[in-house]
Amino acid sequence: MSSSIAGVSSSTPFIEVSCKRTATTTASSSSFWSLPLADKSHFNSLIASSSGVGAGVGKPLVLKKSGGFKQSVTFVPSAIATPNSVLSEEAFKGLGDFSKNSASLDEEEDYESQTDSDEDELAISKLGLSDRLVQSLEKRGITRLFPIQRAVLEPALQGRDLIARAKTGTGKTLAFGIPILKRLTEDAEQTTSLRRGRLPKVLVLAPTRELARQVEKEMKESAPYLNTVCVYGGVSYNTQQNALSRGVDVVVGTPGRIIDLIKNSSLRLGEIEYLVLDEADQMLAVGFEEDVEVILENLPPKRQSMLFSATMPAWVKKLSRKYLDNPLNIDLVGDQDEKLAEGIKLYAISTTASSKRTILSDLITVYAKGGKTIVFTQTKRDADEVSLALTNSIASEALHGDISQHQRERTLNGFRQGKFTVLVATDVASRGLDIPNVDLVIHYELPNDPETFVHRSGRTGRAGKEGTAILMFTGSQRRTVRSLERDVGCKFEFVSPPAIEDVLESSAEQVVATLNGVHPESVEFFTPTAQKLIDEQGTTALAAALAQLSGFARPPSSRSLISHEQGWVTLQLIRDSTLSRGFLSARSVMGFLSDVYPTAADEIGKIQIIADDRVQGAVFDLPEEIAKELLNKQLPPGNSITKITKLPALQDDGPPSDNYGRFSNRDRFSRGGLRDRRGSRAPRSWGSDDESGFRRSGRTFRTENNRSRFSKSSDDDWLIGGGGGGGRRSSRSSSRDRGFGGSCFICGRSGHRAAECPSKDY
Ligand SMILES: Nc1ncnc2c1ncn2[C@@H]1O[C@H](COP(=O)(O)OP(=O)(O)OP(=O)(O)O)[C@@H](O)[C@H]1O
Repeated sequence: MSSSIAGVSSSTPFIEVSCKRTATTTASSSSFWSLPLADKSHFNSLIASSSGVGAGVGKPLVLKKSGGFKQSVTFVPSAIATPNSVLSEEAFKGLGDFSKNSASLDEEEDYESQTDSDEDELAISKLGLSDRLVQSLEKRGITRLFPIQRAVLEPALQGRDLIARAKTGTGKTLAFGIPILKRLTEDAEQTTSLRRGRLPKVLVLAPTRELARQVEKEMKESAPYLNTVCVYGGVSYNTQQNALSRGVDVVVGTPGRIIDLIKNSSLRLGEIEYLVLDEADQMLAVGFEEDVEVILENLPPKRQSMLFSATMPAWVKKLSRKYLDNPLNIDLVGDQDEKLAEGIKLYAISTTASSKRTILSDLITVYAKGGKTIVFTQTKRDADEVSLALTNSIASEALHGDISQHQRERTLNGFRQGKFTVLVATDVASRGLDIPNVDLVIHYELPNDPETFVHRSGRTGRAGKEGTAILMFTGSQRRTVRSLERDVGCKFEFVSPPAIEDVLESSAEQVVATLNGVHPESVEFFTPTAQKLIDEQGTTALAAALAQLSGFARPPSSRSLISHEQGWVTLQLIRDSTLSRGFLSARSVMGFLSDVYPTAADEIGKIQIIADDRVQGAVFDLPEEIAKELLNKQLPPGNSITKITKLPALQDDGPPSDNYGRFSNRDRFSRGGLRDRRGSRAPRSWGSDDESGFRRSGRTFRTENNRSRFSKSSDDDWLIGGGGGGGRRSSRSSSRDRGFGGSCFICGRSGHRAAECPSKDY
């Protein structure tokens, strides 16, 4: 299994280079990485090019630089370092950024040779890959290795078994793809023609159909001259069987269908040389552990195995002990606190069930700015309803397990091609899906666990790009949000729902952006009318056109800043603390309003107290008309009431909970305005919150094709591959039978879902 990269033989030992940098103008940083040590001259030239002093194996090399910049490098041959090295991502950040830091210190020249060698390390064209492999990779824009690819390349080429881990969107597929394709390409070049009926040399197992298809696509596009076949459930066997019988190099598939094909002898694994287990932990989560083991038992013992897994549950550890040979661990996440890929900006926003729908479309308008968005829901039904509700204003499609395989593929293709911009999906789409340029991910409901949060969020900010993820939570879930921050090592920026002015501005910008797409010939048709309008009305005509196109032909109704409900207005009461006794409470606000304008006290919505204890103040919601009346009332001296457009910091609200999405039915409340559960009118305590509820933990058994599947994911199984075709639906308890505690997405009222909404046809 040995192979080589340019100038480096497969038996090349590695040196681990630990580098500590300090500079007067930059913060200290340290990192280490492995470099191939082709021979002594390689080593010497490395030292020489660093133009430093005092180098030697195992000894620190201190590089003195002008301008107070100092660098110390320690060389350790890997043979005397740890046998199962764990590589740090820091190392690879260093490779790319090192020269930039140096440049900022005016030391470009000193570091030129260092930078050149870094570039060589990562340049695809310098790896000794065959020309056609380099060309097809370059055609796809892949010219330099990503860190995980750099880390995996050499040990993989040396034939080592390995277990690897890296953040979302960092290029794990090509981390195993490049070394495998390099070997296969070399083998193919040594034979005159690829034999018909040849057996596969590579088997890649993926937990979901979509992931399998994606991995196959990546492999196929990177080496189109090889034969790659994808096998998964939900579609006919014939095409897959025919493709296998023609002769194949790489098989990518989901375990269920692979087992079926092995059983009917369409797939023979006797010549497999490389096994890849992608998203191994997810195999467990979707109930494929038994199938995976059956497949591994069927493989030739002499093979190279690579396992990619975000987490290492006991089963994955057992698997690697049993089926991998002295694997090398490559962990680019390690103990880093931050588990999310860099470049993902995180926001959290407090909502209520009844205001979620409005807030969602506003968030998409303001934060995605016309780009692609994925909204994650907990249930298939919610995915349908949210998508249906959004369609009124934004082109959107749902993606979940009750949708046929062909439709799912059409939906994903349409989304990839930008035919619609919002995909509303259940959690199964959270793993592995690589859709280019997703600008925004919205967690419409809290994820079931921190891993799901990382994977959902990782659909944006891929391949080094930037992205935004927004978590919507209710007041009672605030503590869970804090736990999430700890578990994932991230920090949310807590934001208020977008102000209506921001929504209008973003809508107008998006409309303006679409104007460039209008065909010039169409423009010609409308020019005389436009000219006439401008002559008669000036800019008003254009503004009216923008308002119409933005969907705001009618002025937007006012919205509460607290609950974001339409038709409500948020007012602020400030009391001069020198003229009053004690602190403001919800009760005292009610009492005050009863004196000033009793109707306002009767109709008041939420009340919240301002957090700043130097201010005696509260904010509260009133229906628009009543708010207008109240603003005209005479107030006792020392008190002021104003309409606000931005919420001040408020005292923490709501009973805290520490549950992720699957438990959130515990904190379900029904919406009641001023009415309590018995229907009587009562002063509403601030912070009580609506909750859509309607979740499930979804632990279900299903039996199919004589195989049992155990799923503990949410109520979805659509992406789970398998041999059972369309018959994979489980006998799980149906969510439809349960009551609905949230509010309708069409009319906003509680007690029924959008599907049963009396106003749905309007
Ligand atoms: N060296 C590279 N240069 C440029 N783009 C790359 C490179 N390697 C991978 N990519 C692209 O980066 C994107 C993310 O890669 P990939 O899907 O393999 O990530 P991943 O780490 O498997 O993510 P996830 O954990 O979410 O499954 C893909 O579109 C891929 O084509």
